[in-house]
Amino acid sequence: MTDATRDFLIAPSILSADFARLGAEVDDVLASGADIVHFDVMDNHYVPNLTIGPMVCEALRKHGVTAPIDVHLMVKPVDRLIGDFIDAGASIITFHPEASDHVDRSLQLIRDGGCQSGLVFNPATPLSYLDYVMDKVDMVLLMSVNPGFGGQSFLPGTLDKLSEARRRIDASGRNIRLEVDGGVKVDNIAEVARAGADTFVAGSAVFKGRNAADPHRYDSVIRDFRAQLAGVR
Ligand SMILES: O=C(CO)[C@H](O)[C@H](O)COP(=O)(O)O
Ligand SMILES: [Co+2]
Repeated sequence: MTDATRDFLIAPSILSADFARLGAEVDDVLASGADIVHFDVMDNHYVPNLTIGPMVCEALRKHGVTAPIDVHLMVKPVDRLIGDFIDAGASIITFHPEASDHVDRSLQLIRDGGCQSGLVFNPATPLSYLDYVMDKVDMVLLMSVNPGFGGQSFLPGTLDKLSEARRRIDASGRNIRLEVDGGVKVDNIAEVARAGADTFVAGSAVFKGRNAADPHRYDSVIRDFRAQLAGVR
């Protein structure tokens, strides 16, 4: 495995940000050391919650956000929204394979639009969905909670599944990111990294971790994440 594939990325989920001042929140979290912006899209159909769509992604780009935007689609069907998010400035688009009638086609749509593509696995979704599309994914995202809400507890069974996903990625010889989403905290991120993850979504842990001295900064929690990860390299 090359060093580049194991560079650790911190991806705050804006699900836990203050939506009334979203542009400023994204600026603040990036200025505090975050690498990418995790953008949770929920449709009250595939998951029992309703969040934000392509207009908000476009608004963040117009606001001046240049960091990668990692769009996590929790919607069914997926294909029409893929086009909308490509136009809105998404960088990475991931979707749940159960929500697409034609997984290969959905992945191709994302790639054709110039974005990086990925599949998301719920806790009970088998990794076998990867079997015939490994060459069409840039990211594998393992949910460590059932999707739909922030602030849930990390499901420990995810650790073995991460190791299995890491084996599959390494065997493919491709540069595919392994992202984990749900309940990632300072006290478990090292263990999650040791299991094979290289990209860490954290919503409540980041946005509830404002610096005590400056409520517009998140440096302290992001530094704590990196300190934990430094011990894993
Ligand atoms: O996709 C998600 C929920 O479906 C969110 O990205 C995730 O829950 C992040 O929030 P937290 O870190 O608070 O668990
Ligand atoms: Co997410």
